[in-house]
Amino acid sequence: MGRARPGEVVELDGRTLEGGGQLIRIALCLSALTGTPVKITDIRGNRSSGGGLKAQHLACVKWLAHACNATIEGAEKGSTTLVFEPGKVDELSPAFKRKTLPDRSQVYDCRLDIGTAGSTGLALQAILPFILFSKLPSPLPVQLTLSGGTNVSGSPSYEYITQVLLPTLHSIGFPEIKSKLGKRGWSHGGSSIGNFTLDIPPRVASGLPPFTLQNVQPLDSKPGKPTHLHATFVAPASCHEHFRTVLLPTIHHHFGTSYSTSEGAARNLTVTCEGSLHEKRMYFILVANVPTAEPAHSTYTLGRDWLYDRKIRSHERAATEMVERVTNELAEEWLSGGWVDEHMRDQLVIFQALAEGRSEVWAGMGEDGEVREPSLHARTAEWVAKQMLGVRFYSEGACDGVGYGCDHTGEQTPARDGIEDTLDRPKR
Ligand SMILES: Nc1ncnc2c1ncn2[C@@H]1O[C@H](COP(=O)(O)OP(=O)(O)OP(=O)(O)O)[C@@H](O)[C@H]1O
Repeated sequence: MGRARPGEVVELDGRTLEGGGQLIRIALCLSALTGTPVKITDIRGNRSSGGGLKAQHLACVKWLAHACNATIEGAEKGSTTLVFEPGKVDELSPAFKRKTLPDRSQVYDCRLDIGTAGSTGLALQAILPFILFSKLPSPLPVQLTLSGGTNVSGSPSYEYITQVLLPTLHSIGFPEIKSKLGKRGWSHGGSSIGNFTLDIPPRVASGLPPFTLQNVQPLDSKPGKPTHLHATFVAPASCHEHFRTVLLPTIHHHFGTSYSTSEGAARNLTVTCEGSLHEKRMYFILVANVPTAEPAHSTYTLGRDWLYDRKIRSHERAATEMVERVTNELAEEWLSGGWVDEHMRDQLVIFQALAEGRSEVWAGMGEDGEVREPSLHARTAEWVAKQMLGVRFYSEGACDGVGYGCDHTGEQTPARDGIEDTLDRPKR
């Protein structure tokens, strides 16, 4: 693939690699940011359940189109071809409405409504990088409210966003983003629509400096024990006590016996239980803060969760199953030594591609002693970033980003030199 000239449309085959929604979200976000028109064909063409745009994807298309005054073709449910021609982000962009708060300060009141219980966490993948990187008409905070599903299978839940994604983004250089859950929206137990709000402070600096989520120690050195584990269980109240009973021994089995829920414990386990108000809705996430050698007193965050999707014969039995599976998966993530869990690696690809220079994300070693491979989702995101920005990813999780917005002139045009036509991942 040659270098695209300004205004030239980048064509993406929606069946490439994972061939699902991730490809669309990353492509549209990068298109809206860089002003590069994009045409996606055979949208979600690898989905056996049927391709085309679903409500969640469509909500992203429309929000981004509003945000950058884009011209769009094919933005309908079920559409398998989409053309997105971005315009400018300015005061006329209908996505950024000013609102005056009771204390008379002003914010941009941004709203994305999926209209179904489609995943808000997935919609966020398309629009959060856009908000964090774009030069908004004025440097105001953004109050972003997303409506749809907050706990949806195969996607980042509200808990994952607030407990894993946002702290990780803060650790790589973004301001702290506060969140507030309005109402839960479930894809299980009869779908229901919920919402949450993120308070995103204005960016002081433009662009993102290179970041490193990687130890300075040898790559195969053993990770330190998590200093803190946090368990959140949302399920019928009748099984909360049972959940607490099985949780601690399972944690001891996988992470060692030093964890305690007592205040001031050296290795602390905090447990939050919330009623799900529906007998078919059960969700569990376990999050670990793992200490880093360098910088000292710092931690990285790993998470694993499960929105229970099996037939529930007994809530207690399901709770036991959830505790065992999620704790085991989190322990595997921790033991790999990786600084990101599998899903976070998928989500960081776009940030690596946009950051300035080399950013490193260490995903750890597998049981076979080899560096853990990126998921198909991550590889798809990398492929899209290569097509749109010409960036390069290396097999150990490094990427030479374009420094979007870092050109110190106020211009926001990334280099498109060196676009590679290969899906191979060169070794460093
Ligand atoms: N439990 C989880 N926690 C956090 N992130 C998750 C979790 N499960 C999946 N993800 C993330 O959700 C995204 C799913 O992308 P995918 O393309 O499959 O979504 P989609 O829009 O539903 O597409 P499609 O309907 O075509 O499958 C990936 O980025 C993946 O990392």
